[in-house]
Formats: sequence, structure tokens, C-alpha cells
Amino acid sequence: MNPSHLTGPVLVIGTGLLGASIGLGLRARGIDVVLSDTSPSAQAVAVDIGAGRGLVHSEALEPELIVVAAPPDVTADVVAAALAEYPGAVVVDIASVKAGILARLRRLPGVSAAELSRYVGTHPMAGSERSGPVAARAELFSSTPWVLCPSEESSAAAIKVAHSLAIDLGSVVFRFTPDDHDEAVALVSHLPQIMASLVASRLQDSPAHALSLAGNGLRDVTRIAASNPAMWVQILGANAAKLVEIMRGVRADVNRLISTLEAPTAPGAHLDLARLISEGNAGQTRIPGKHGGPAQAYAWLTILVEDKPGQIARLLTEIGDIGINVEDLRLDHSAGREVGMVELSVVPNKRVALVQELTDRGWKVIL
Ligand SMILES: NC(=O)c1ccc[n+]([C@@H]2O[C@H](COP(=O)([O-])OP(=O)(O)OC[C@H]3O[C@@H](n4cnc5c(N)ncnc54)[C@H](O)[C@@H]3O)[C@@H](O)[C@H]2O)c1
Ligand SMILES: O=C(O)C(=O)C[C@]1(C(=O)O)C=C[C@@H](O)C=C1
Repeated sequence: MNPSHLTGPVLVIGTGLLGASIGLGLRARGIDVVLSDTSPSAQAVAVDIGAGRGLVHSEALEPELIVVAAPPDVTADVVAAALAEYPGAVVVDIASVKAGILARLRRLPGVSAAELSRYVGTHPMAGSERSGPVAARAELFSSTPWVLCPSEESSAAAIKVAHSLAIDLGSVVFRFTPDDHDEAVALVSHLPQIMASLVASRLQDSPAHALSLAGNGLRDVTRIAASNPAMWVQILGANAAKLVEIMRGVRADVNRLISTLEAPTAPGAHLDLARLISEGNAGQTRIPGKHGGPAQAYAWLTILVEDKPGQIARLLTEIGDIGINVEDLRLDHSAGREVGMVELSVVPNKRVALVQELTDRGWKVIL
């Protein structure tokens, strides 16, 4: 592991999924992490999983960096309080929306331009549909984008510390204005959340026999529909104007598609359906691959495993021994059969070798 750019201590305020993951990642680099949360149980769990030590209010703490990882609607006020209480620290927040937080900070009485020079708004593009410190992972940020949105007031020294945090946690750093950030995440993060929730909400009252046929298509599209409503109310509300613009385009497409499906044999109907799918193909191939690099189509293979403890661990250990990197992994079960299916992807030029090696070792690979 390379030496850390941060020296610490780092105070993390808000020790849920993101705050505790940041704590775990920094602790793994040996940095002193101090944790604080308005929920004593969230703070205690974060301490218990090793994300840092609890803040002791009598301690004369002089943090190098404060990371505000609280919900978006309290973020500006928590940042302001941190700037005032720790005059030597750089303060970053990691909330999912940026322009509104900066605007509120500038409006808050008592937040001077000098104080704002120590603040940088940031957003790690990594997370999960789960909340709370129990779901935290030290590796959450590895190879994922981390956006820095410095304001005109942010000092070069503060931006450098924010940059160091992202780099120490293994992220790829991007720099956007707060407004450009909000426009980008409306499309790549907030719209997907809305579409996942819309699709999943159709399932609420659907007959159980229909759901028993659910496969990976449905799971892929709805994973994030399990996200925390309280958090997303704040995110969507704070980015409403940017979202409305995109959703008007979605509405026009949905209306067009409804008209097409109402007369599926009419001239041009098949062409319109083909257009939907191929426009989707064109957009999907533009999604970058890991490490912020160019899009890469991975090759998938499916391995049948006995449905008993330890089989998947054994499979992954053997793939590790073979020396091929697994890029993605999905698990599935055949209804009513004592067998599981592990679907995994690798870079295309490793697929044949992996199939051969696994077959030689007795695994049943479905091509
Ligand atoms: N979940 C994601 O996928 C994700 C990804 C990137 C960024 N974010 C952003 O990170 C932040 C935290 O999200 P999360 O998923 O970790 O949420 P979470 O619900 O898991 O944790 C939030 C924590 O903040 C605490 N908190 C609330 N008010 C506080 C206050 N005034 N002072 C101190 N602590 C307070 C809560 O008790 C809770 O423990 C949010 O701003 C969110 O927009 C989330
Ligand atoms: O992987 C997920 O669960 C996420 O959706 C994380 C995700 C995203 O949209 O990429 C969600 C919201 C955050 O602000 C940042 C990351």
C-alpha cells in the first residue's frame, strides 16, 4: 500500500453507511479516525466495527480534516458548526447534491469567506441501497469516481486535502462545478433511482405466481429501489429542477411508446420498438467501465455449484489460484433444485482460459 496523503486525525460526523465506510478505509491506512453521530447507536456500531474511536467532547481535538457524512438536509448546518468549532481543520461534505448546500452555507449568518476557504463540497459516486454502519465496507470507494466541487472561496490547500481523502480511499478524482455536478448526477444517479422505484412499485400488488418467475433482468433494474426513502426524498427534492428537465424527455418517450404499443401492427410500429431498444443499446455502451476508464464489454460465464456451504468460496479461491480477475459476480438459484448458479464476468480474452481451467478442475461450466 502506498503511503497515505492524509496525516490525520480525521473527524467523521455522521457514521452511517458512508461515514463508517470512510472510517474503515482510513483506519486500514493507519489514520487516526474520530467518529461522531447524533445517534449514539450509529456511533457505537461504527466504533465496534473498527471505523474509528468515539469523539470524547472533553478531548482537545485538532483534526486535519472533518468529513461531514450526514443526510443532505442537515449538511450545510453541520459544516458551518464544524468550521466554527475547529478553526484549523479543512471541512468536506459528501452529500449527493451540491449547489443547494453551498448556497445555504453562503446564506448562513456567521459563516465568513475566510471560513468558507476551508470548505470543499465533494461527492463519492459509491454507495449502496443499504444504510447505516452495519453495511459499511472499507473498499467501498475503490476505483470509483469521487467528485470535488470546490467553490470560488475554497483555498488550494483545502482542495489538496479533499483530493488526498479521495486518493487515500482508492477513488478516481473528478472536478466539477456544483451546478454541473447536480446536472450530471440528475442523469446518472437520480433518474436511475426514480426509474428503479417506478418499476419496483408495479410489483407491490402483483400476483405471487408472476413474481416467482423473476430473473436477473428484474433484479438488475430494481436493486436500488430498496434505497432509504428518507434520504432520497432529500436528494430528489434538492435536485428537482435538473430532474424535471430530464423527466420531460422520458415522458415524451413513454408517451410515444404507449401510442406505438396501442397499435403494434401499424406501419412503423416495429421500427419504433427497434428504435427504443437500439437507442438504449447506444446509451448503455457509453457507461464507462471500472477505474473510470472506457466502456468495456466483459465476457460472462455461468458455473453450476452445489447448494451447500462453502462452494462459492471454494470456486472463488480456485479462480484466484488460476490468476484471473473477476470483474462482476451474480448468484442465482434454480427454483426447486439443489443447485446454485454463479454468473461471473471476466475480461473477454480470459474467458476461454478460465472455462478450460475450471472444467479441468471438475466445475460444471455452462457456456
Ligand atoms: N448511500 C449512498 O449510496 C450515498 C453515496 C454517496 C453519498 N451519499 C451521501 O452521504 C451522506 C450519508 O449517507 P448514508 O448513506 O451514509 O446515510 P446513513 O443513513 O447510512 O447515515 C447517515 C448518518 O448521519 C447521522 N446524522 C443525522 N443527522 C446528523 C447530524 N446532525 N449530525 C451528525 N450525524 C447525523 C445519522 O444518525 C446516520 O447515522 C448523505 O448526505 C448522502 O447523500 C450517500
Ligand atoms: O450503487 C448504489 O447503490 C448507488 O446507487 C450509489 C449511488 C449512485 O447512484 O451511483 C447513489 C447515490 C449516491 O449519491 C452515490 C452513489
